[in-house]
Amino acid sequence: MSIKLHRDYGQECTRLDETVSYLEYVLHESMHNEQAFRENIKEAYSRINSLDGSEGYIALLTNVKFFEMTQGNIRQLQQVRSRPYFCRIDIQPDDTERVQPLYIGKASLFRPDTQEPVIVDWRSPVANVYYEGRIGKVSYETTTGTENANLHLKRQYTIEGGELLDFRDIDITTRDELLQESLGGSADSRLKDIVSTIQEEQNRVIRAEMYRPMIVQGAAGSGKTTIALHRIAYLIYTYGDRFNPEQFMILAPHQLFLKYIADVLPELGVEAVRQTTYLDFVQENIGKKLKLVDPNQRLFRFLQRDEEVRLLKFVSRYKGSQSYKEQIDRYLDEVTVRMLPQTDCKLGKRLLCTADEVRKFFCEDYLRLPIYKRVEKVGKILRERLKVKKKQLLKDIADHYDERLEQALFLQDPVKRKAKVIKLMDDREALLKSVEARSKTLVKEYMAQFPKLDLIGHYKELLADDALFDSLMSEEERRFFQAHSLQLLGKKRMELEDTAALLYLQHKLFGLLTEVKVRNLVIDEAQDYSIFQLLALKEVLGSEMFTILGDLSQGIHSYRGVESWEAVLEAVFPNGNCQFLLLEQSYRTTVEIMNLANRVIVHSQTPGLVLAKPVVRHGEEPKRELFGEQRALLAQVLADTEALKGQGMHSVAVIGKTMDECEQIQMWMEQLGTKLSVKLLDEKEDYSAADLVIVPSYVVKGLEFDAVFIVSLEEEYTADELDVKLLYVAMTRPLHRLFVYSMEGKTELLDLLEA
Ligand SMILES: Nc1ncnc2c1ncn2[C@@H]1O[C@H](COP(=O)(O)OP(=O)(O)OP(=O)(O)O)[C@@H](O)[C@H]1O
Repeated sequence: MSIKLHRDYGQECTRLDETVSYLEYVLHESMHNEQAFRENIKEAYSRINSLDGSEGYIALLTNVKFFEMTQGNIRQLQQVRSRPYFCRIDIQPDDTERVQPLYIGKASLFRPDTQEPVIVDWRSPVANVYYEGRIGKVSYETTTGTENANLHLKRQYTIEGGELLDFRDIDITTRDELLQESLGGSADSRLKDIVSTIQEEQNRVIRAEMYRPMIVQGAAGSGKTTIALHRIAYLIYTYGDRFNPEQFMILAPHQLFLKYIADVLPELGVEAVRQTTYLDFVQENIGKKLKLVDPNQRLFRFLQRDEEVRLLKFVSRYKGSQSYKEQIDRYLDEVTVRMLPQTDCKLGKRLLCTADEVRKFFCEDYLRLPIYKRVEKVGKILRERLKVKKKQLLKDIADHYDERLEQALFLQDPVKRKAKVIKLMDDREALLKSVEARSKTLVKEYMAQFPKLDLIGHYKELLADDALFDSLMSEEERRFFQAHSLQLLGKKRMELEDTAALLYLQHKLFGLLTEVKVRNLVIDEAQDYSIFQLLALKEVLGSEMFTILGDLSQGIHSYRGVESWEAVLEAVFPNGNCQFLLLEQSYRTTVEIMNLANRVIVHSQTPGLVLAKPVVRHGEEPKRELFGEQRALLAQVLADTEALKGQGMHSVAVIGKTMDECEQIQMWMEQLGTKLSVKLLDEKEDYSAADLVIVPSYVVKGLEFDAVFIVSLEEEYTADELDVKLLYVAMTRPLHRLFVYSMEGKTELLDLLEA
């Protein structure tokens, strides 16, 4: 039935028209106000210049604040003007007869005259009913308690360019057409928001209580990244009176990924939230003293099975462990003890501070400060005390000599008297001078007994301390661990595995280099984090407000990352208040592609593996083909890509196992010639500008494309654990089409699927 025949069509069109024109009116007014605030700022600025001091300054600040707020409102209204809302709920609170239709969108809009909501923000408490409520009795939480109501209608709209194209009523039995429509669309080079189709299990993650930490194990394509961003938007909206956006941070694996997600938060009306990588966060806070060993090169070294690889893997795992943190704590205790002086600090015979008092400063009063900040504190206290003591001492000396001079004046013999007076005056002068001179060096000399090393010096000292590690590993392992780590430091290099220790040491010894305001942390792709990385973050942020999202099946760095979520719960959140949620439903890809990917991942050793369940969306079977010549394989990829582009597939990727393989693919494409723009991606790139991207398997996690070619020229995916995971990650990237093109003889893992 055409929607135009629906009995509510006319009414819905009128409501939309009214909303759009009211929105345009508010937008127009806001622009007018923006201009007025701009003028006021200019005016206030000139008043500051004309020396009308504080009044002008206050006016300037107030106007800047209003100007920024208005700009924010304008941006939000502009974003929603073509699609002001996406659904409606008709709700009747238990204590009234009135059924109120509420239109839910990505911004909120009120009529101040009638106090009627024109658009209700998707993050507001009542909007929860849209995501979770069934027609009939519902309840939702507000700041004042639980509200009970009757839900009469849930209606979804398709609106484009301010025009109503379609609407449908939904309840539990209706298939969610809007979701199907949204999933059937094409992948952009940027992640998008999903406010209109957030699913119930996802909504629970987004709206989970802020103060409790949360771990989410989510299958590939279950929406973890998307949810992470929506959760931040929700928290900022809900707790905006207590927290500002600078107190939120999202950690993602690399720059390419950050560019991929960059637009979502602004689209959701959220700005100023820090989006960074763990490495950048660490380097910003310890300085860029050391160069990073490329973790991806290491990854492929680990495919070999020699004794060195066993030891390297051991080192990686150990450096991410809680045990390593505990040994560092022991080392820090030793450093503290070494700092404690054995002698008192005295100016002459006068005591400035006893050794015991310094011990108390160190081990009690200023215990919460980093060790070197405690040293600074002691220095400051001594300097302050010295000032007072010196003044007193100088006065006592002066008084003492004045008295003796007075007595000398009574001597009968003028010659003796003169000699005595001169001697006393000289003595006084000399003593005063020596007190002055001693005061200049006293604190400096006393403080010199505190050992001083820089961060790297301490790290080297720690690593060289056999006694710390003796009982925890075999002698062979300890020797390798120490030699390997110290050798790297000697070349001014570190591994990613060292960053937790360095961040932690910096925090405990010196304090971080920047003031970290972040209290609320969202970590995406968290399966690649070690326990120690998480513990270090918890320590430096001084907060447990963590949302940790990851998928163990995609743990390609499992030699250094999370082994099991239970281990994280136990080590990082031992007080048992951390929530654990599972997202099994996968939204990205078709049933056919997901089924094939699931047949791959069952060959992994992932603990407690939970297979992804695809939403019911069918597509073509993944295409497998073997080739005798590399040239023919890539000619086929190019021909298929052109055909796919013709079918409206915007983003197409060729995934090679390693960077070498990708470079070879690129070389062949250049030789073959194509009118498509082709781009080879590494972790720092941005892929928005190319028709076809070539990307290594270990970089591709988190991203998605309309169609994906998994190509094996020289590098095959074997049945090894790492390869299983790399292939699984690659296979779960496409939305619609998957092609697996291999050279003959390069199909070990895929052959297993046939068996
Ligand atoms: N509720 C939803 N409505 C519409 N689209 C959704 C929904 N949930 C997820 N998606 C889509 O599914 C795709 C996968 O989402 P996302 O990348 O956030 O998943 P992920 O769990 O982080 O995946 P992976 O671990 O495989 O990288 C995206 O295109 C996202 O827009």
